[in-house]
Amino acid sequence: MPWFQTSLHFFTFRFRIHFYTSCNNVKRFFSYLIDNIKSNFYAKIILLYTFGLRPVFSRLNGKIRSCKKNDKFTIVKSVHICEQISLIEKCIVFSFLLKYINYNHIKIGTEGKEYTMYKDLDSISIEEYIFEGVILIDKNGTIIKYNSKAKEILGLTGYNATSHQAGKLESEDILLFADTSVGEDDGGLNTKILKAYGVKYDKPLEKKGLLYIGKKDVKNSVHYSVIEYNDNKAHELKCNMDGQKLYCAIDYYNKETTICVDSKEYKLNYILNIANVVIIRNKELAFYQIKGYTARKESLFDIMCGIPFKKKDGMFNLDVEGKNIYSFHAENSLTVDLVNCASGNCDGYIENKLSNINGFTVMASIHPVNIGEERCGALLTMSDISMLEKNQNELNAVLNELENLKRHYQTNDLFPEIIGSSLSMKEVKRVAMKAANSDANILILGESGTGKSFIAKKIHEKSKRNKFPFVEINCCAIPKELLESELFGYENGAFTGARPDGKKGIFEIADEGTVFLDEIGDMPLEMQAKLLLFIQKRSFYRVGGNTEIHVDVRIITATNKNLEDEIKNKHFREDLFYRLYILPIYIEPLKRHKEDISQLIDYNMKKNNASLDEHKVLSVQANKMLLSYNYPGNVRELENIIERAFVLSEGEVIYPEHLMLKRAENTAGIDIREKTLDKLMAAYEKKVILEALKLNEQDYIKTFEYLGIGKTCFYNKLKKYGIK
Ligand SMILES: Nc1ncnc2c1ncn2[C@@H]1O[C@H](COP(=O)(O)OP(=O)(O)OP(=O)(O)O)[C@@H](O)[C@H]1O
Repeated sequence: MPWFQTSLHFFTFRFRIHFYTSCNNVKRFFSYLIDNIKSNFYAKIILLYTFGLRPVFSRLNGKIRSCKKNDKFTIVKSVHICEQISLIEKCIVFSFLLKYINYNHIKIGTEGKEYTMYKDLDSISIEEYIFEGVILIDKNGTIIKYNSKAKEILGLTGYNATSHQAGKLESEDILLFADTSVGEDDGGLNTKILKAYGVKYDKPLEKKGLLYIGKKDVKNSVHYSVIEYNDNKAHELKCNMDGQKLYCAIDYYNKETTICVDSKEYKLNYILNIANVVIIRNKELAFYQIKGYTARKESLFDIMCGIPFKKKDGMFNLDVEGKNIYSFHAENSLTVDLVNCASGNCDGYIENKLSNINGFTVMASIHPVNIGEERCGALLTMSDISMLEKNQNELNAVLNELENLKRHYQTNDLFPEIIGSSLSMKEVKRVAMKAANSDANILILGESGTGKSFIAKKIHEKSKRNKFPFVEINCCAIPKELLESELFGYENGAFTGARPDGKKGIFEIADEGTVFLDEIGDMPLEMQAKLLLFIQKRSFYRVGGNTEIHVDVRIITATNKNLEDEIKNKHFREDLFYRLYILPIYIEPLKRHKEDISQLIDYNMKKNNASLDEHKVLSVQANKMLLSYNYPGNVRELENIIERAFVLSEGEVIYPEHLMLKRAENTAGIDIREKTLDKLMAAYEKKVILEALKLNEQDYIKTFEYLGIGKTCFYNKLKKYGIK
């Protein structure tokens, strides 16, 4: 390195070592040197001189003297290295000292010139003993020195146990990735390229997390999962492909991504964002993304665009010296400051600035380097603050948790009419309140009788649309042929039996209010297409009409079906799903939040007493039975049981027999040798339905009401058990 050997030793510059990150190591290093140099006066002078006598050893009053064996060294917070000594001189002094320690020999030229002849200057240089990252550039931005610590901090060096050959992504390859934030540290991945890989997601993907397993040209066997926001939780995606067990996961809390192919694990930790990528070809590893690839310019985006990737050996260490700083680091405020400082465009001394470089947060300082009066380069020093970040994240997670708890406590007051204070109901109330304050489409999910229609109504009542109508329609209860006219209305004489003066549909009736589409999972596919069109345009034509009608309604939908399964089975349009799924609310079955049963019992007792002007109470036994019952029909069933008990009980006390739970809990007649709980439960359920039908003289409406379950749920069960 001619620049180094010939000119740098004439430089004068200020150089600081920040002991707050590395003082223990430096202290150890100091005492090691002092102990080992024993009586060599000259070496000690050099040592003291190197580390700047004045600030560290002010008691010496600037006089150079031999160190006593038991000299104590006080490490101050920051130390000025003697201003008149160049970096090259420091390197050489250290090479000598280290040589002396290693070989018990020291040789130092009195003129300070001899150092040029020592060949291992590069292998032993001071910057390698500084526990900070150091990058030195010349005035053109060319990298002169880039120490190992800087490479380590910024991911330009590391050990990659899983090596791979050079290559390029082929159509039969399985691509797996865990991207913590789409568009960041992945080469600018975008919706367009992801679409080519089968990710059909019609909302912006930028900044969302994405787990993906698939092949470019086999789009229907793609598996992916979009993570809407960094929720500090762990997310995973699993599947089998080509006989291999594949697994991708992002753990936002621990800042870790994992990809597993059968039992082989590829893990990547990150600080800000990362995209962990693995490519499998013929069951063998073709590519594995190691850390720091922004700098290596080998991004997930490039790979997905078909740009070849390079071979990776076990140990990698990028050769950066002699290349421009911008070949490895993007232009950002820190790198621009460094380059400006090096070229003399600004004075440039910056100390301890929290900065970002290649997605890694560091504490950085910039020092100008001058030859005489002339600027000839700049030095960047940085400390790895990832531990600090980790602690900060942990602290944030705790604060988040506290915030959640606070929210949970507050939400009780937000919707007092929605009964339940379990964590799951509080979450429902919290999201419902958000929903009430926004105009986004809402999808309410939950089993029959959990309160989906009820919550929809409450959201409307709390929303700014509450002065306008709330119109509810059950997509399953209306015959297929009539659904369109129910939703959009019809014109005068549109079909036989139509009213001569035409009729408004619910979207028109609910203008400025809310439309609640219950059992949306049962909407016929052709109606789904029309609904999607309406959502996109917010306008429609009545059946038989040719005037476009514009309305302003908020749409709330609900279903007890698993819409993702319905999409897979092509019963539900995926594009419509994403339009409706803006703000999902999931209501748990009552058996999963049993702690709310007691409140619901009280609420229903009061409600019935008030409406019937009674003063009934539950007997201890009846209360006990209600508390331990499983409620397959959820809140609706609980409501029905109490209402029925009010009718059946003659006195003021409701006893167990008034609850009529016995029948439902009687398992007699089920053959226990049928093993598995699922089979036993199914047999039991079938028996209960048959008995209920008998009791209600085969009247379906009476039967599902009696059982306290919804109509759809009831018909599905009839179908499941082949009951005609
Ligand atoms: N948290 C609650 N607090 C008070 N009442 C509730 C609550 N949840 C449900 N209910 C009551 O339970 C009954 C059933 O609720 P709802 O009809 O909303 O259920 P659903 O989930 O829409 O059922 P389906 O899917 O069969 O249409 C309603 O009478 C409702 O008032």
